[in-house]
Amino acid sequence: MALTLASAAQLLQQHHLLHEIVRADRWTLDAGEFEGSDTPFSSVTYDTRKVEDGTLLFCKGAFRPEYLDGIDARGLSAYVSETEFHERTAAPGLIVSDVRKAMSLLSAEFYGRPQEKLTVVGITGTKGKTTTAYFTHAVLSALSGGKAALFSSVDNCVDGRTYVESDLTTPESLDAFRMMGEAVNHGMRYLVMEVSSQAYKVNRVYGLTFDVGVFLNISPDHISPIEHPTFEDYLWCKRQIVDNCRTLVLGADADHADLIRQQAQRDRRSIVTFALHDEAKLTTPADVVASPADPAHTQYRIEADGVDFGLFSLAIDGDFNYANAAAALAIVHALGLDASPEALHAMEHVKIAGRMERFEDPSTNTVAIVDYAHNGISMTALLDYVNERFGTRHPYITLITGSAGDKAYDRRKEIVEAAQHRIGRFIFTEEDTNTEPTEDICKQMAGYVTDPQVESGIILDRAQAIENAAAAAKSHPERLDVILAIGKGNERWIKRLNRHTPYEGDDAIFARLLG
Ligand SMILES: CC(=O)N[C@H]1[C@@H](OP(=O)(O)OP(=O)(O)OC[C@H]2O[C@@H](n3ccc(=O)[nH]c3=O)[C@H](O)[C@@H]2O)O[C@H](CO)[C@@H](O)[C@@H]1O[C@H](C)C(=O)N[C@@H](C)C(=O)N[C@H](CCC(=O)O)C(=O)O
Ligand SMILES: Nc1ncnc2c1ncn2[C@@H]1O[C@H](COP(=O)(O)OP(=O)(O)OP(=O)(O)O)[C@@H](O)[C@H]1O
Ligand SMILES: N[C@H](CCC[C@H](N)C(=O)O)C(=O)O
Repeated sequence: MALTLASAAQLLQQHHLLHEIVRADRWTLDAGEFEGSDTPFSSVTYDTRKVEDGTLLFCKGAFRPEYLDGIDARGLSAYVSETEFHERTAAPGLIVSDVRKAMSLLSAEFYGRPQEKLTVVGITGTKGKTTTAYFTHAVLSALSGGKAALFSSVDNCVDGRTYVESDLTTPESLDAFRMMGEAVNHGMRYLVMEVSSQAYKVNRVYGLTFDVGVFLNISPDHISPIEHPTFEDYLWCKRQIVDNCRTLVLGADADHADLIRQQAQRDRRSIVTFALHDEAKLTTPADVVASPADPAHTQYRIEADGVDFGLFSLAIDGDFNYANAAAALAIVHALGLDASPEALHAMEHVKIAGRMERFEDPSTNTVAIVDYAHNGISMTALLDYVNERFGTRHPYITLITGSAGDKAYDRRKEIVEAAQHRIGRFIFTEEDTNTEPTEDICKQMAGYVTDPQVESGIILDRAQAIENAAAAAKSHPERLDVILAIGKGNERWIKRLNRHTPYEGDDAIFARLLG
């Protein structure tokens, strides 16, 4: 059914969100009082610059009243807001208690409730969301003949073929439902999407029930004035996925797994667990388990409820990626799909730009890895991998790192603490330092270094930091050098003063230096 002023008001009333409808000095609960209340809106947007004849506008976030100047001449039909703006526009305003919840519900309606025509998988966790989403997408694509869409923090894909760089890990609700509609129009049957804690904090997935919701893991991150005030709030937001899914996939080793199980059992949700077993951790019981098939960990066997899925050898390095692979197979299992071995093994070919990308110069005994680790848990996982893969050759490890500005402040200390006893040298450099001076963040991180054995320096320019590390490695061909550049992946920009400014890219720099 098309979205009109009357149907929008009715839906908002059903969800107890509507305060009143306001135009000029008329305040009412009856949309029928306004001419055209049964005329379908032609478009929806949260940006005044996109308003055209017949548009419904959502005024959210740091919205300013002056954005509405001249809007009537451009044909604004109605607006949804927590504040009324009758002095700025003659269009009726649906005044609500929470504009982001309203935007999610009304956008879904405007785009024809596309979520009901897709099988939707939502993945949350501190680490591994993107990788698990790509693995799951590969399997679902293989078993459906390419009918799987993907919303990830790297790319979005609505037609099974075309990948478009994304801005957010989880899109704004309006954008998410628009893209779901496009996916349906392209004949997609599945959607795999990442769900950040922010998505729940600011209601980007409000009203959306996932056929399978996935909780991978949790560790402190994203605690800052613009994200979450506390770890408890961060975890609470992520836990919302448990209440908004039909079946839960849970990392059996996740911190607070007991609490999450309690929550799922209270609501009688079925749970499928997964775990990575290795020499250090043999005992966590789980429905889907990945365990190394040989001492060098070149292959992992994945089993579910005693059924052998076979041996897997991933194209991306890192033992932790077998935990992500086990999660992907747990998702397929939770969906009740009978996937062929070829479909399951599709994830073996997945590579993700900027995740565990390796560059090597054998002539100078140098290995460089570009990765997206940028907090304690992922730093540890990355160094575990380096130790597992290269440890017997006693490499000299250089870590090129910075940390984001204005947010997730704990990361700065966590990265240093996770690395300092395990590497030879830190080079602190620019990351997405945003409005904070790069030098301040680098000095703060350098200040956390307490191990006298580790070298530590600051090279503000990120490209120069990489060039310096590569040159130092090349001057020591007698030893194995491993250079780790983290936190930027394959991004071709650095966020400075709230803007993306061009950057060559860690991977591109290593490719030119090491081949
Ligand atoms: C809290 C939140 O959800 N913030 C997002 C939100 O900001 P906002 O609503 O305040 O929007 P704004 O850009 O300040 O502007 C206010 C409104 O005025 C509108 N506007 C603006 C100018 C104009 O002329 N007319 C007009 O109507 C804008 O379109 C907007 O709707 O909407 C913007 C797009 O509309 C997003 O860019 C922004 O993300 C912020 C910057 C962001 O990056 N957030 C991070 C912390 C985030 O969400 N990260 C997570 C990842 C976490 C993880 O990996 O776990 C994510 O999901 O990506
Ligand atoms: N299961 C895991 N456990 C620990 N670390 C992981 C795991 N999976 C990936 N990582 C590390 O985290 C980095 C980011 O991985 P990925 O992009 O899949 O996670 P994400 O949850 O999407 O992260 P982000 O929130 O930063 O976008 C990887 O480059 C790797 O270093
Ligand atoms: N989705 C991720 C992106 C991190 C990118 C990193 N360079 C940073 O700025 O923290 C986050 O917000 O944690």
